[in-house]
Formats: sequence, C-alpha cells, structure tokens
Amino acid sequence: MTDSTTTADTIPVTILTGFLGSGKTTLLNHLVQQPDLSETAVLINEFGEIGLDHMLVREVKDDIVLLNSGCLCCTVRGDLVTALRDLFLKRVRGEVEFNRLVIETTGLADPAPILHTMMTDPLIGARYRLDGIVTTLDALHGADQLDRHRESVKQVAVADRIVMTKTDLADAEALQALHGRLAELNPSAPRLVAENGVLAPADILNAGLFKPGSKIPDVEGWLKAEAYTEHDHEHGHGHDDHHHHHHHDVNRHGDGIDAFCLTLDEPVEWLHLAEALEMIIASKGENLLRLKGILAVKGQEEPVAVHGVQHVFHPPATLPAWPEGHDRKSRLVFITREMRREAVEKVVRAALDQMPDIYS
Ligand SMILES: Nc1nc2c(ncn2[C@@H]2O[C@H](COP(=O)(O)OP(=O)(O)OP(=O)(O)O)[C@@H](O)[C@H]2O)c(=O)[nH]1
Repeated sequence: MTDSTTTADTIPVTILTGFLGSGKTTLLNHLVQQPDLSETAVLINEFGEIGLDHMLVREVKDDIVLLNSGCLCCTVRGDLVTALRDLFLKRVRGEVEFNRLVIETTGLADPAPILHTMMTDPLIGARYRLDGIVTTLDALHGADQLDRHRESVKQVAVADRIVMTKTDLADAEALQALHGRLAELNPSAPRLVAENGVLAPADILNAGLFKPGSKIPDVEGWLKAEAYTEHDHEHGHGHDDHHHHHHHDVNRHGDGIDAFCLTLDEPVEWLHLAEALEMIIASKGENLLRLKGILAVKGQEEPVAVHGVQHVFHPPATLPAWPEGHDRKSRLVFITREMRREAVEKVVRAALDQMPDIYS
C-alpha cells in the first residue's frame, strides 16, 4: 500500500487558484522574489507571461483532452501533462534546476482537473506531489463572487490555505462576515491576508503531508481534523455508540457545502472502507469536493493516508508511523456539496459493520 506521490522525494507542487482578478499574479510576483522560492518553477495556466529572469515560466495553453467518459471533471489537461513531463526531463538533463513548482490557474478554472492530472498520470504522479492548494479571495468582491459563482465556492472549499486580498479596500464589518463564511466553507484552511501580494512564503508552502527534508509526515498539520468537529471528545466508547451521538457539523448553510469529520474508533477493514468510498464516488463523485483521511487498518501497525478530490483518489499511502501521542483512531475529513454528513456516515458505517473478510 505504498505510493510515491506522497513520499518525501517527489517535487512539491502548489496550485494557486482564485477567482478572476482576485490577486493571484500579484501574490505570485511577490512570492517569487523571496529567497524561499529561489528554486521554484512556475507554470501559468493562461496567456500573459510574467517576466521573471531567474524563474522558469511557462505558459500552458487550453489544450484539454476529454476522456472517454465525457465527464467534464475528468478532463485532463494534455498540455499541462506535457509541460510537467518536459520540466522534469529538463531537470534530469540538468538544463533547469528547481525543487518546487507553482501552477497558477486561470481565474475561472475549476482546480479539480489539474489535481486529477497530477493524481492520474502515472509518470507525473511518480515525480510530483501535491503540496497544497492556495486560493486567493478578494475581500471586497469575494462575498458577491461566492454568491454568484459555483467555481468560486469550490476554489475556496478545496483550499489548503485561503489568502484574502484587497483587505485595504474592504470595511471591517464586511471582512468579519467574510471570515465567518470562509470558516464555515472550509474550517481547516488557515486564512491569511496579503496586502498587495505581500505574504511570507512559509505561510502557504509545505501544506502537504511531507515537508522538504523530512521523512516524517505531518499528519496533524495536514488533516486538521480538530477544525471539523467539536464533539470528538464524546467518542471513544464502543463502536456502536457512534450511532447515537449527536454530531455537530461545523458547516451547513446556503452554499450547499458541508465540512465534517468522521472518527472511527476501531481499526477498519481496508476493503470494506474502500467499498464505501467507491459507493460514494460512484453515486455522487462530483459532489465530493475533497476527502483526506488517516486510517488505522486492521492487521497493520502503520497508519494509512487517503486523499481524494471528487472521484479521483490518490492510491492510499502507508506512513512510517503514527504521530506521537495520537489516539490511533481513523479520521476522515470531507468537504462535500449537496451531500449530507448523515448520508456519508451511513454508507461508511454500513460497509464497516459487515462481517470481517475472512479471506483477506
Ligand atoms: N488595493 C489592492 N489591490 C490589489 C491587491 N492585490 C491585488 N490588487 C490589484 O487587483 C488587480 C488584479 O490583480 P491580479 O494579481 O492581476 O489578479 P489575478 O487573480 O491574477 O487576475 P486574473 O489573472 O485576471 O484572474 C490588480 O490591479 C492588482 O494590482 C490588494 O491587496 N489591494
């Protein structure tokens, strides 16, 4: 159950997304001047290169390849695949040096196809890993954009870090209301402020499971399960007790987005859990915006990390060890659209309550 895409020796990729005019390029221009990003390659997923002498900047044109299924969220960006492969080959040949990659998406882009490209292409998956999704949100127009555009909601919901821009133009009350809304849409993503693009790179880099130079995964920092539930302390009685607990969802409101964490006290039968996830994906995959989890698997000492965006999943990765002091319970955090916690939990519990698989 190992997977190189989450291991420490692959190139971390930050995806920078955010609505039209929300300040992505301004932020990127500032970031690439910082010493922390001196060995960073940048791919810009739209026209209009930015001139950065020491940087390797490449434009990715809208060359979209539709897979057989014809499903829009399965579109693989052919040109992005080529660009990522080319970059890696150049690095191998010693023509370019970089140890990190930033991909800036177009303002209207759904980040999911880019993530799919990274997760589904075997060559790319073996060389790059997703470090994090950084979403810029205009503090002045952000609330309106969230009301009007599903893309904007999705960009915020899948973010590992939310960067609020143009806070100098927004009044304090509106800003506070926006903070509240973002906390509901995406409870675990730290919200940062960049005035005219000024932000410390450390605030948005290394948001993934592995930090550069470290073989030990940062499970707590990656999952941030505590941001999703207020009642985890009530768990821990018996397996069956779960059915009777009151769960407090951090989020349920007009955007149709739910964010919640399922805690499973007992080690899980991997095949049963995989079955549950497959059922959820098959019926409503496009509404599963993001899933991350750390699992205690029956018959295995080490934890397993799972990670998915819509219906595309990273292969599960066995991590070297549980973090110190961890209660060794499985936790799955979900961000969904039009998919209630109760429905997801029912499918997961039903699958896990099956008889143990005696042949496995
Ligand atoms: N007042 C103010 N203006 C900002 C700030 N950040 C960005 N801007 C301005 O907002 C405008 C849009 O910024 P960009 O960085 O081009 O936004 P973008 O997301 O790259 O835009 P697209 O590529 O068109 O989607 C520019 O005129 C920036 O100067 C900020 O913090 N305060």
